[in-house]
Amino acid sequence: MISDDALAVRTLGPCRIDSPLAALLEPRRTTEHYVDEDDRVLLDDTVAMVAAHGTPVDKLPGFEPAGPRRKIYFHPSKVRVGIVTCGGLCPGLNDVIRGLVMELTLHYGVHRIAGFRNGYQGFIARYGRQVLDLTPDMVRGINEDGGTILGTSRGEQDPDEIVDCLEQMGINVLFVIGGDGTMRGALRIADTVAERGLKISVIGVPKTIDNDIPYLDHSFGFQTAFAKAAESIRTAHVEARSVPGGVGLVRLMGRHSGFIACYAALANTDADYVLIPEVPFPLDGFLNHLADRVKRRGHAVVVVAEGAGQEHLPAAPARYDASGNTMLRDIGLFLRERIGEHFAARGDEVYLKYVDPSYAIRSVPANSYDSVYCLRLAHTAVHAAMAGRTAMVVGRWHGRFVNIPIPLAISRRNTVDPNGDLWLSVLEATGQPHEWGA
Ligand SMILES: Nc1ncnc2c1ncn2[C@@H]1O[C@H](COP(=O)(O)OP(=O)(O)O)[C@@H](O)[C@H]1O
Ligand SMILES: O=P(O)(O)OC[C@H]1O[C@](O)(COP(=O)(O)O)[C@@H](O)[C@@H]1O
Ligand SMILES: [Mg+2]
Repeated sequence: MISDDALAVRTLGPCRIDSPLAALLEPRRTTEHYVDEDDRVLLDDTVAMVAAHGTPVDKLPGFEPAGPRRKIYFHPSKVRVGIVTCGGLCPGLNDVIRGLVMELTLHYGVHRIAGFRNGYQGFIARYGRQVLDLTPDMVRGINEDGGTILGTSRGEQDPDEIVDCLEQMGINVLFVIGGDGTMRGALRIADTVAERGLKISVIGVPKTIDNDIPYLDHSFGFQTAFAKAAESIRTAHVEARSVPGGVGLVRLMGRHSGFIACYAALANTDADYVLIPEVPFPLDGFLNHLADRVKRRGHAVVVVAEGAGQEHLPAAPARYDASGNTMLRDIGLFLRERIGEHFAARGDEVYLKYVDPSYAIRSVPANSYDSVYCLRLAHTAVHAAMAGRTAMVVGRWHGRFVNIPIPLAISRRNTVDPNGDLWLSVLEATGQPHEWGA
């Protein structure tokens, strides 16, 4: 059960300034397509889940709706904004930067926007990263390119040094675009700001191709990434079905969550097996099933997420990247080896085609759907910041834009539920067993 406290968004203080967007809001009070600022977006959306609370409707847990407020906290002409992108790349980073700059400038009249380079390193003097002045001219057309014009990095930086930099530059609002690690860092920045009694709003726009941040319908860039990954599955399928004993093996990103593998596999239903971290599989059971299938049908396609089946790899000391993320061993190469050996031991013919699109799925520009989503998240983030919200991320939950406290957004990881409907769809589309034989 999530408490009201956990859902409450922190604010810097009362909103006393008329918003330049106030006139747009009046007709929206009464339509079902807009959630008024005094309303809440319910956390739960089934009758059974709501009934389980056993509380009156107005006591049900809900998120603060996102969107412009009639009164805002910051005076636009006095505000100085910072923007930073951190962690691994993701389609749509440039769309978000562009959306933030355009909304701040054109709708709120904020003209001082600093782009910090290479993630949290951008705040630390010894790295010597130049700060960019972001203007509408600067961000024109950047959404047509993948990556981020600000650059990114992994590796922890001292929140005190970051806040020193924000203070020295007179930054009042910091937009942080990144994944779970980035949001942990953003929370430490917001906490340091509060300890020093400063009034700096820290607003996150959650980024992850892995779709592993909870309380979001899905993260931006995810759709572009899995669409790109689906092309690799199509490639593997065409190759595999063209030769006798063809096995297409596709390894996809997805460190702890198998969403990319599941959605890419469902996009064209060419996959016969989807292996994800959330659903363990016995190696021999899988290999036998695969060999039987290839014998029976002539070919097969296997999609494996990078975090799947790690327990089958030979034991080795754990390795971590600069941000402390576990560096996984390559399940794709391992399976390629083992499939070859297994078929050979059975005396079965096999032509294995290995496809690893790797970074190609995340370095591409956002597709149109993600571009729209990024733009709307950026608008939402600007509204929250101008209203003095802090230590929160923006997201879309059950189709509604909401403000989510960072502690909640990093409280757990979003994973594919082996008992949920997504995995059921994968089982239906692939025909792979839901329980493997020995
Ligand atoms: N627990 C943490 N506290 C503070 N900063 C963190 C923490 N975890 C990660 N970070 C910082 O956030 C940035 C991005 O984190 P990383 O895990 O690499 O990517 P992502 O944000 O995509 O998950 C890095 O600079 C990293 O050091
Ligand atoms: O090689 P890198 O840049 O460390 O990134 C690899 C990782 O980045 C991801 O694409 C996304 O991870 P983050 O969201 O933490 O950046 C993972 O699927 C993958 O394991
Ligand atoms: Mg991460």
